Amino acid sequence: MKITIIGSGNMGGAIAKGLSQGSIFQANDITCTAQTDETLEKMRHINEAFNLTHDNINAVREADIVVIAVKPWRVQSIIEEIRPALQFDKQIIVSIAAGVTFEQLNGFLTKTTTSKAHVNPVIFRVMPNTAIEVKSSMTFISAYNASQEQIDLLISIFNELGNAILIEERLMEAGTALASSGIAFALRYIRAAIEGGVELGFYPKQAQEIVVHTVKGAIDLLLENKSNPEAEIDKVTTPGGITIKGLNEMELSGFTSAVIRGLKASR
Ligand SMILES: NC(=O)C1=CN([C@@H]2O[C@H](COP(=O)(O)OP(=O)(O)OC[C@H]3O[C@@H](n4cnc5c(N)ncnc54)[C@H](OP(=O)(O)O)[C@@H]3O)[C@@H](O)[C@H]2O)C=CC1
Ligand SMILES: O=C(O)[C@@H]1CCC=N1
Repeated sequence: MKITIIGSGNMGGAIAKGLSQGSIFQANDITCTAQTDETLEKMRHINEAFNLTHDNINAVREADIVVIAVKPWRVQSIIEEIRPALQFDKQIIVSIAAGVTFEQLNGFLTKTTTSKAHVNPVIFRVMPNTAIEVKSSMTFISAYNASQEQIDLLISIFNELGNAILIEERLMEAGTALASSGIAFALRYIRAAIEGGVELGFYPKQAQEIVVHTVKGAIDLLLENKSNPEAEIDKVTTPGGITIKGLNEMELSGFTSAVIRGLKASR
């Protein structure tokens, strides 16, 4: 099976790298495109066996799966460029562009007078986060006009790059806020805690190690115990102790409400 990734930036590049280390594709099954030589050179350094080109049209001809990984405002022009070479009866089209809907994608893909106008394209929207670079992405998948076999294939591809779940398109914006932007929100908590650690007397490097391992411990507890965060918090908060004082002070400064407001603003 062959896959072409149009746009080898942060996300497209990381997807290609992760897939080349997985079990479904060999590196020479993966074609990556970019605008600049510099980006293709970056991909060559990751794996010499990748097929690398600036030619988007030729890149999609032999592909079973075409992943569009350019910025959202470039999706329409890329689709218009590659459309004459696409074969809707054989190929799966995947877009990772945030906020570009199936209605828009289908419109861009089918705005044509050629004979393939009567074949509906199989489209997936896939929403990863930057942890895809280390194969630890929380990834959402929505399907349009796809068979169960194609859905299972997409889930298995993105499960090799972390944890993938199928959602209805109506939840895509919420998922993007919670996980794709959400990784930045989690990192901002980590940065805040490191700054606090320095104020408490640790060197920045030490503070970072401490906070990263503390957050990892919290995640391991939730994953292994399958528990609610509040149940784990209850184990920490000694009555009249120091933890509840810290938590209440954070809430007084609007911690929970700041997180919820940030998530809602990100949609
Ligand atoms: N960053 C994130 O956290 C997330 C991003 N997304 C989505 O992923 C998509 C890509 O984002 P991201 O990877 O961050 O962006 P980048 O800017 O890092 O990557 C975009 C890539 O597209 C390439 N490109 C631009 N024009 C063309 C063209 N005409 N032909 C071929 N390649 C082209 C660029 O090439 P060059 O480098 O040579 O200029 C670049 O490598 C966006 O739509 C975004 O919404 C989704 C989830 C999370
Ligand atoms: O900020 C953005 O628009 C993109 C989509 C989700 C993460 N980054």
